[in-house]
Amino acid sequence: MSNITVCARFRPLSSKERSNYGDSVCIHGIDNESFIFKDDKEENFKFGFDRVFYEKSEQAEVFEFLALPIIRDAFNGMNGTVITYGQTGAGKTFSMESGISNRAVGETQMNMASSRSHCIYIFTVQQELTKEKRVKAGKLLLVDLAGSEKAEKTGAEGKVLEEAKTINKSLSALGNVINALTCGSPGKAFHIPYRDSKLTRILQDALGGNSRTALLCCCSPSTSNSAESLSTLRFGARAKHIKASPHAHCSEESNAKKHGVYEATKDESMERILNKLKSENKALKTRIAAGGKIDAFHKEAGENGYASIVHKISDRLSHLIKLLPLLAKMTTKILIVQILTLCSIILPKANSVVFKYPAVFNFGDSNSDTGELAAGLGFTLDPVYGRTHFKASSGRFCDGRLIVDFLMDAMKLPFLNAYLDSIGMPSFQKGCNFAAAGSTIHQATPTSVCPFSFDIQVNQFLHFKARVVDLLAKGKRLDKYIPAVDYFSKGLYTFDIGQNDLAGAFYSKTIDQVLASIPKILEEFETGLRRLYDEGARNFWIHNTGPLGCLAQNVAKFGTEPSMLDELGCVSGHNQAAKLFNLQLHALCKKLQGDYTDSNITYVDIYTIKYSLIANYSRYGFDQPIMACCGVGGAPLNYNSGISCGQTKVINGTSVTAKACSDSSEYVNWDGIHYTEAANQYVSTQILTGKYSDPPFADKMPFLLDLKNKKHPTKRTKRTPLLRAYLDSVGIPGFQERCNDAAAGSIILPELLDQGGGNFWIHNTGPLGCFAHNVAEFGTDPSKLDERGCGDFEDLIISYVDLYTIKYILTANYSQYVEQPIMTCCVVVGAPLNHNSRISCEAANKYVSTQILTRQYSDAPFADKMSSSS
Ligand SMILES: Nc1ncnc2c1ncn2[C@@H]1O[C@H](COP(=O)(O)OP(=O)(O)OP(=O)(O)O)[C@@H](O)[C@H]1O
Repeated sequence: MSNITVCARFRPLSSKERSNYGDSVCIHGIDNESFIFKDDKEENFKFGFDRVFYEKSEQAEVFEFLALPIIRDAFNGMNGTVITYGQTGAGKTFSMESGISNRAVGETQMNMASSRSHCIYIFTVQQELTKEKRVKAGKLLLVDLAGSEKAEKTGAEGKVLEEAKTINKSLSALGNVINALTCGSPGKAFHIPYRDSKLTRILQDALGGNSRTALLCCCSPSTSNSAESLSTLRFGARAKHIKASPHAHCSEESNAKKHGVYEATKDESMERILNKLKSENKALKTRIAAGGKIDAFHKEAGENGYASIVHKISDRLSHLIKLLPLLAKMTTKILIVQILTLCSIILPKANSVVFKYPAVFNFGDSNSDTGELAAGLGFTLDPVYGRTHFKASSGRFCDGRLIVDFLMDAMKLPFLNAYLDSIGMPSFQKGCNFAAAGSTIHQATPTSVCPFSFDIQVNQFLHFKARVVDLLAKGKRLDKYIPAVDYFSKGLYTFDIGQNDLAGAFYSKTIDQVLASIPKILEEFETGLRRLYDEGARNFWIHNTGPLGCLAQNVAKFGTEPSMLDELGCVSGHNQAAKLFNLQLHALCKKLQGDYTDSNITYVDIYTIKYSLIANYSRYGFDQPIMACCGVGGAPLNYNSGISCGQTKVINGTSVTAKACSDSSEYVNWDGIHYTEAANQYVSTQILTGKYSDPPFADKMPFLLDLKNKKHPTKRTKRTPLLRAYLDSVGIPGFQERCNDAAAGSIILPELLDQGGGNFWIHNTGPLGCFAHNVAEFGTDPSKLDERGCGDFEDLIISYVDLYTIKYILTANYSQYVEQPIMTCCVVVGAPLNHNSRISCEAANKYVSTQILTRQYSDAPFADKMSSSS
């Protein structure tokens, strides 16, 4: 029998404690095992622990005394647990993350998911004793418990308060277990309430059974926290009396048994717990499916508080290798066979309906554009964009990954390729991204920044779907590149749009007008969503809009008066508009869910996540909440709307470049308008807790971020003989040598020259006045028509290939070539015009082409450079 090792650690006074309560401390050290504690009534208590670490203690000391023996024993097949415990802010994460886990397994991200630390790692470590031909395996749990918190003291409210409540509940269950373990009367059958919370179920081995356990009680030394510190120390003192009886685990190798060393444990309680959880959740799922007892479901999830007390750490196998030097003295071969993090075992099984989407179709603006889709309009992203993850510009308005990238990763799907960026035959098998930077929900107008407003994105989706269905029907072997037909009904449709509708409106409207415009914006959004539903979409994942007023761009333009700013330095009016928009968006989601009972419509509160990040940036490891990382001008905003990130401009004779800061992970904001990858990652982890969505639980999304170093996929295309339209490239484009830009709108010659374009063959414009369309529209007055019945349009450009002449001759002499000069072939109205299309039919095009190739209609200096062989 061996006792739990219990140590106490007092951190230094924080500067806040010093400034608010002075230097007075509640402890007086006696030696490195005992001290006197003075409570707020000046009463003295003497405490003794296995070791006391005072403020000057080094992390290495703590590690070597507390954790190293346990880690070594784990390799010898003995289960081991190291727990840090204490009030919020007492130094648990400091000790665990920068003192213990980093030395044991490498850098971790324990604090990624919440303001408070709360993580349990489970490692299974295995040592192969080559000579004796046996294997020893032990589980190692590193537990950074969430800190207890007095709500009235910290002023927690809303979600933080809810989180605190569930944490406190779990911790009180832990206290009850420890009480039962230490106060139960021996010899009498007594109940240990392990099953009162998931936390205690997981720690069952560590506390009462087969594990070597060390507990570090972390405390603030300040008299202002003496009540909390006393409670922590009392908890430690009680735990000290728990008896544990660890024993080594060996593998089931029969050889080992023969040697008499192997003693297989019957106590596989972890597996038992997991199996139990599995069956409980199966039952829960059945209950939900049967009777829609969603409330019971949420209650259970909430009570056990798993979403809030545990967070998955990404796969850190490589870091485990760092353990090897620690164990270098051991002559046996060490194998680390498995890392399990608690969340990955428990959470999905505990809470989720099976989460599986075959594909994602995304709609939005620059927050989720993965193809730099405003590029055709003059935006180009300097390679400073994308640098942290993609090493080069990635088409994303960010230094690295966007929220949509993290979500795709979490769903184990590849990053989304952009519909409009399909050159190179990217795969759309797992979905397609229709988001375009600068886009709005409101229908785009000629002056819009981006023409691909939400309605157009939906149109593009319809076109995409039709083309996919068409290609599949033709039996083309394109499975790798396009989705299967049923992906359209089974896939997830994600939306993050609306920010530009509001932000843009503030440039020309008063706040009241902006607020008044919201219902109309959402009406258009609703129309688009309903169109998608009609096309078979059933799973909708809708992000609300973030706190616009906190973007440096808006603070710079609209926050010039202090009265316009809120307590965080954000423009109040903008945030007010975002909140009202979100309120109405939420109502819309509810309404649609009511209408479409066969659908899942999830609303995600991005605003709250982002605002809380800006409010508590330092708690999440950021230094700058609003100032842009990439910009010019320096503090407080480092933003100048005239010089965007990556650009160089000459100002007053001096060349100025908007450069990126050296460490973008310290900044929430990347370029004044968009978030950094670090901030997007934080927001994504919060989304994936499921706490910010309605329906609130993450039964439609996975919890876990699986952050791989994925490269943006690009594949080379096969050569095809025909010109492909840029905008019609889904499926089998062939762009290596030619690309037909005609349909996308004209590209201006100087721009092409800038891009290194070589040979130009420019058609002038045909006689527009001969189009049935124009005659029908403008030629109602016979006096405006010429002798051939065409409108009199002058000022046509005489250019290298005189299509005008060719086409006019054709119209004049039509009977030699075709039957009808003006009336169209495709029947809509009947003679004399019969159509309103502007497109010539193939026979006429053929005639025009033969004429072009005679070169008679080209400018002499150029005609001889052209080949007619094509
Ligand atoms: N021994 C120490 N030496 C110096 N600074 C410390 C020490 N312990 C804690 N701190 C500092 O005190 C602050 C709070 O510590 P920490 O975040 O580890 O608390 P916590 O107990 O994990 O809180 P929570 O439960 O809220 O996550 C941090 O800024 C940390 O760097």
